[in-house]
Amino acid sequence: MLNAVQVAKNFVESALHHSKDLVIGNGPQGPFDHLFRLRCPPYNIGSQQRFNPDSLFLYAVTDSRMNKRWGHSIEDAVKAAIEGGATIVQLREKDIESRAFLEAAKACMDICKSSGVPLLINDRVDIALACNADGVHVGQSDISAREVRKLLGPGKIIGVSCKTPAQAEQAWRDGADYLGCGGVFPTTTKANNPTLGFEGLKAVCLASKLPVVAIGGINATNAGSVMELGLPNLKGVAVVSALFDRECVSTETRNLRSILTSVRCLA
Ligand SMILES: Cc1ncc(COP(=O)(O)OP(=O)(O)O)c(N)n1
Ligand SMILES: Cc1nc(C(=O)O)sc1CCOP(=O)(O)O
Repeated sequence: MLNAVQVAKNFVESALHHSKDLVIGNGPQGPFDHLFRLRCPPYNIGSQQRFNPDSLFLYAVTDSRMNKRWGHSIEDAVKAAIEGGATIVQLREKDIESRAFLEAAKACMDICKSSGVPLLINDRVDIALACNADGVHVGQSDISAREVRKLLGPGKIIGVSCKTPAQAEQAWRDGADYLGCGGVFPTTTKANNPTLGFEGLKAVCLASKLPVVAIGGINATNAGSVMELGLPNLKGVAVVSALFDRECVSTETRNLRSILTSVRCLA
């Protein structure tokens, strides 16, 4: 019951937020801006057009070390993930020089654009701007979503890593489009990453006014159990090693996609 009230409250608050620019009449306050605090910069204007939360269904996040291990270029890995059914891609390249990163990002943009799959860049707003990526994903110790929004403008997608309801609330206020929440399971891909488990994921999903993608240790064995939780706002899973630390990225992605699709069909 409490969960239902929380979700309903989030829904109403979101509706107010999204309708903040609908002004009827000439008064100082639009009819929807009841608290005089909604009309901050129009960060979320047009979000419906630029970002479809369903694209979070199977979120492929690259890793340069894994690609190197298997002799895959970033472009080939991204192409294979899209062939297998990834619905959004993030370039998370921690060990690459900026010039090489930008070249790879431009090539990946061409691949993603021609497939209609959004491409986001992890952390590097400069690379995102230079290759005209669809957006950026930032963590809690990176520059804030509010600052990223100022740099990217209203037309781009911004994701924020959140581990608590308070962080989820702040990301929404800062104009983010979605949350990445984890680690749902232990992971070796990101060092010293706290594991939240299903309870931590549930707390963030219930509190969030934004769509959420689960991350951390998700693979073909456990992805179904994450989506079967049926949590409000949970739109999909983000995966690194179970897609990219493998010989055949397209096969792994196809397999995971079919698992997720079968859970969705049962829901
Ligand atoms: C979808 C998604 N969720 C969470 C993260 C983690 O981002 P961050 O906290 O910035 O950590 P690093 O990726 O920089 O190690 C993510 N990248 N994507
Ligand atoms: C990049 C990242 N962020 C996390 C978070 O909890 O915010 S977990 C993680 C690594 C996910 O890799 P894998 O799918 O190989 O476990």
